[in-house]
Amino acid sequence: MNLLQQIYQAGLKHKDRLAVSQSEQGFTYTQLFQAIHQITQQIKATHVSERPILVFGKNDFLTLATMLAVSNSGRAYIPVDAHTPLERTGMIFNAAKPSLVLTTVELQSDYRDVLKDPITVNYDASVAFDWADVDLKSSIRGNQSNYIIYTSGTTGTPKGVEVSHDNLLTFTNWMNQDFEKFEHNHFLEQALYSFDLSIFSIYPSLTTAGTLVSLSRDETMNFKLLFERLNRSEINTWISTPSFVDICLLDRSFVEENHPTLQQFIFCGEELTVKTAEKLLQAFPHAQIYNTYGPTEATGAISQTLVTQEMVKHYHRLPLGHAKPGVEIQILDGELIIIGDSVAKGYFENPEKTKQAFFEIDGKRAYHSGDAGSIDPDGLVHYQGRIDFQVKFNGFRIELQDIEANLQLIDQVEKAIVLPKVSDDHKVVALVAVIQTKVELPTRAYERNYTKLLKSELLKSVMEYMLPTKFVYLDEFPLNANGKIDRKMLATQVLGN
Ligand SMILES: Nc1ncnc2c1ncn2[C@@H]1O[C@H](COP(=O)(O)OP(=O)(O)OP(=O)(O)O)[C@@H](O)[C@H]1O
Repeated sequence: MNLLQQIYQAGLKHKDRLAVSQSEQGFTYTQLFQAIHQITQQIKATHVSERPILVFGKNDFLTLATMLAVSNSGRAYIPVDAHTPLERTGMIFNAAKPSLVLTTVELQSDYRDVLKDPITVNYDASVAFDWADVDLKSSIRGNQSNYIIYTSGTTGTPKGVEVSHDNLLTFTNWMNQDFEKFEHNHFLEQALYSFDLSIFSIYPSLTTAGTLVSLSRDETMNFKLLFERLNRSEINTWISTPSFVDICLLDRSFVEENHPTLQQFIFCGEELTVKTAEKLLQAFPHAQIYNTYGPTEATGAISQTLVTQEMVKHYHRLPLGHAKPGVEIQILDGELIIIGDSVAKGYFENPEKTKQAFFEIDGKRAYHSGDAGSIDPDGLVHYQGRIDFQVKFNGFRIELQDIEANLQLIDQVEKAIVLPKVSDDHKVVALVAVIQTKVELPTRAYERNYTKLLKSELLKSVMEYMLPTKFVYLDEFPLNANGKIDRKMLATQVLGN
């Protein structure tokens, strides 16, 4: 059975269960397939080519149904969030050259122009529907491309990671097998559909007739709305970036007593620090907390570990876990290489970039993760930061994330990011530590004292040449649309880059 057939079978058994629960409204599995059926017909009526279809919308029921209808029509979908800036939307459109653009939101004329007159999706819940009407014969399967996700990309044209149906199937099967199971699992859906963290919720939930508890952008951006929503929602499995749970942990009500159903946390997308894990274990002592690791190019995540009290006491940096079945991780020149059935097809219609990052080992697909790491003899994988976050400073090779990890171990530090200040001739001339503290620092004198303290604490764990040359204090770190700390924005804020 392919994924859509699995979702159909699961839904058929629980027709009246909510597939999606939004802030104001819920949608059952019957409504989901009613919508998929109607939108599939709408796509078929356009008689467009087999090229991918761009889906422009928000995280909601209709956008989800549209992505699944695209799968049902035998094409790959390209999810683009409706809040994407115009210029980037245009870049994605031009790079992807989709056969069709489907939108679930009202569009301003400049977006309509850039997206070349997209078609607005229609869904009418009052039209008669029978489950037997749904035709899944043309739905995506095997090595066909399921979706293309454009990564944020630091420079130049965005790259579209092309993920096959079977990449996604093996990921979904692993999620359904290797983590906690609940009779009727309610998954938090916080990540934008345009970010591959969203597949952690969508496919495991729908293939097991679970409910997606979908947060709107307003809810994720507004603390008050977020807590109102969390307090009135039943969630069993929490999926987010660590930065997002950090925000929730700021509220004292985010504890087990108030959220007794919340029994599993799964993190991916950025480093889960010991500090965050400790706080979460304290707030939810009976919950299972998983650290998972993987880039978009290897479909969601490819390793996991249960984070225990012993682990947070034992490690400075939490391990990434063991590779999932079907995947092997090797170290080549200090870099984590991901090999096996999770490795994506490549960058969509970009053979040059594909060749730089993807290759073969013993006939299996392999991917250069760009992450530095090591592997224990028993296969436990450890993370040592992004290779591109290594700098040369005063002749020494320095891992910025290594300094960050050590700063974060200091009691007084809430969060730390270390940025290199680069001169016009591309030399690193200073290391700037940006710190969020646990206490307020009302004057410069307080800051100076704090800096002294942090330096002496840091020197207990790092070499002198790794000591940041400047310390800057901020109340809050900016997050990007994917809910990760936004280093680029932080650099602009702090260094004026
Ligand atoms: N559990 C984890 N611990 C540490 N780092 C992680 C973990 N999970 C993911 N990462 C980091 O996130 C990267 C993958 O993120 P993603 O695929 O979203 O792309 P990105 O490089 O962050 O963003 P983009 O390519 O969109 O600019 C990994 O290569 C790794 O550096």
